[in-house]
Amino acid sequence: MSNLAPVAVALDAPDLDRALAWAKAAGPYVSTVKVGLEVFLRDGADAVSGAREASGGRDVFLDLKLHDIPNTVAGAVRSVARLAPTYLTVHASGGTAMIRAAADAAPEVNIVAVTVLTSMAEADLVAVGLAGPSIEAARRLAGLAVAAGARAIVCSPREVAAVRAEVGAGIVLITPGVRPAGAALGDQSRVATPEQALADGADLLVIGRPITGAADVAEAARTIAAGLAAR
Ligand SMILES: O=c1ccn([C@@H]2O[C@H](COP(=O)(O)O)[C@@H](O)[C@H]2O)c(=O)[nH]1
Repeated sequence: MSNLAPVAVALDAPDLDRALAWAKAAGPYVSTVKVGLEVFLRDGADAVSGAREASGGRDVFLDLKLHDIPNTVAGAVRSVARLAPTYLTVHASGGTAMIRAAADAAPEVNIVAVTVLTSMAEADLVAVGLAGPSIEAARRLAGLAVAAGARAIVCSPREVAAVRAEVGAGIVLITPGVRPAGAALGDQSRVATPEQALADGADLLVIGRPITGAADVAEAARTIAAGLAAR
């Protein structure tokens, strides 16, 4: 059995060398490395292959949050499927046909539907006209996404128990917005600690700046992993 923590370290770095150094430092402790928009839009396929190699062969989570008409999203999924990510994100609010198109375009890739961004507070949902509260919106979008073929869901750790009740077992629940006690929130709003997120049913925790912003990235990853193992 793997002793790697169920953590995807978010490699949101200003250059590829930094992203790969973080992947190398955190790789011994985490199951997954996450390549997001900042790195992928600049470094493309090199970022995916480099993060995989530097981390010691960890799963790659390609967080592109695709959101377009179904035909365009299907094409985008086919374009990146050759990079063999374990997870690839789309926005659940793109709707049933878009998620279905993504899932059909590359059945070997786990399509992950992002429900309500963890940076959004309740007032932000009202402002964009998304019927809330966030916990209800996340439940609704998760149910729709799974029915359309998503195999995993991104939601706030505060909503993960409700989302689990909606989608049942067998769907991977991934929670960004994870902050060790006392860590800076930055732009995140709906957060919980790593331990609480797992206790509430998360399968994979996305953690970026609390690890990559540390003076010693390896030590930060090791400390979080040890805290989770000790639960
Ligand atoms: O709702 C979402 C969806 C994705 N993210 C991504 O997760 C990481 C979080 O990084 P931190 O530094 O730990 O805040 C980042 O790459 C986001 O793009 C999210 O935060 N919320």
